[in-house]
Amino acid sequence: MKPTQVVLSGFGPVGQAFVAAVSAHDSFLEIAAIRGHETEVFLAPGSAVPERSSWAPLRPIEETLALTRADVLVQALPSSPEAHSRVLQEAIVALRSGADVVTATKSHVLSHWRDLERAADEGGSRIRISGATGAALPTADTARVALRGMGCTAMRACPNGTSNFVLDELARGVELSAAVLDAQRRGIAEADPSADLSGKDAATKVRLIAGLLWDWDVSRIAVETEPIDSTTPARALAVAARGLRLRAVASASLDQPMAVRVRLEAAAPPDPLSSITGPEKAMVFRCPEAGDITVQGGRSSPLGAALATLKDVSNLAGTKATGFR
Ligand SMILES: NC(=O)C1=CN([C@@H]2O[C@H](COP(=O)(O)OP(=O)(O)OC[C@H]3O[C@@H](n4cnc5c(N)ncnc54)[C@H](OP(=O)(O)O)[C@@H]3O)[C@@H](O)[C@H]2O)C=CC1
Ligand SMILES: N[C@@H](CC=O)C(=O)O
Repeated sequence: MKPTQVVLSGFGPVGQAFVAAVSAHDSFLEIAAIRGHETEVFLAPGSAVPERSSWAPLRPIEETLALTRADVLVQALPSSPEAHSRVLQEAIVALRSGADVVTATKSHVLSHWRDLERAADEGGSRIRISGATGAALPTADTARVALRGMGCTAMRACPNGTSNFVLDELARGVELSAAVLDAQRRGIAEADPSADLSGKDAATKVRLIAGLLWDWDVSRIAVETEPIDSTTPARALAVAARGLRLRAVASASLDQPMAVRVRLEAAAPPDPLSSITGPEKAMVFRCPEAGDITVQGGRSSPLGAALATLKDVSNLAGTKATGFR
């Protein structure tokens, strides 16, 4: 069988970790081209990534996909407004042309959920978003595959590693700015941590999971968030003094369709959200008939996102897809 040809768009920490993970774990994939902000490079099978100075100017995505005969476009571009139109356009073109899209970038999936779905229908292609929905925490696969037919009616989650880490640090008496800097230093928080702290990133992940689970139009979901701000340190200490943990809990329920809320809550055992520590994450799916199902753990980091992305690409490629695999 011919190796799966991958075009990687975005060569920051996640893109670079993806390239390293492919060479360490999966000889069945070939990264045929890498696209940066304004330049790109084509790679011969098995060759190392050349110096940036030797990369050529970026071609239109149609040409890069055609020249490489790409099976999959992997997106690891910024989730920022500046990159948004490129991220969206590249995904739509790839999907319409029949290439699958695996994305760690969140912005276009949030803004154009149904348009991406239509483009995939037109091209007979697929979209996978594990890297965008909690990195190494396998929430997307759980929602898309494992919970099918389980009658899940609601979810509660702490899917943002930064807020979990920062709230634990505040509960130990660390200052807010120091806790955020530490989260950035560890690669958990984004360079601009505002979405991590405002609750927006947690809401984003729950919106995407609600789209997979209940077919909600992700782009139209209403969001209400409570931020971690200067009033939070005193609250984290007071909650800790009662033996509880302050958590930024994102939730959605079929009882309140098309709405996602993020609230700071004091979590107590046996709530699984009370036992996660540091940058760990968790999502609890309420399944009245099957019993609640919790996924927990998984690192928020460029490597975690890269491994989740590689997992999606490998599953699409159907490597070793015989017998029980
Ligand atoms: N870091 C993490 O733990 C996680 C990150 N993510 C998501 O993964 C994605 C990639 O993140 P990360 O690896 O940190 O990389 P960045 O978001 O920093 O993106 C870097 C890449 O994007 C290119 N780039 C920068 N600005 C623009 C622009 N305005 N338009 C087009 N391209 C641009 C850069 O080009 P050049 O190479 O030429 O400089 C580089 O290749 C993000 O969307 C992030 O939200 C998801 C889960 C976890
Ligand atoms: N900053 C995010 C990482 C990517 O989604 C987090 O803290 O979980």
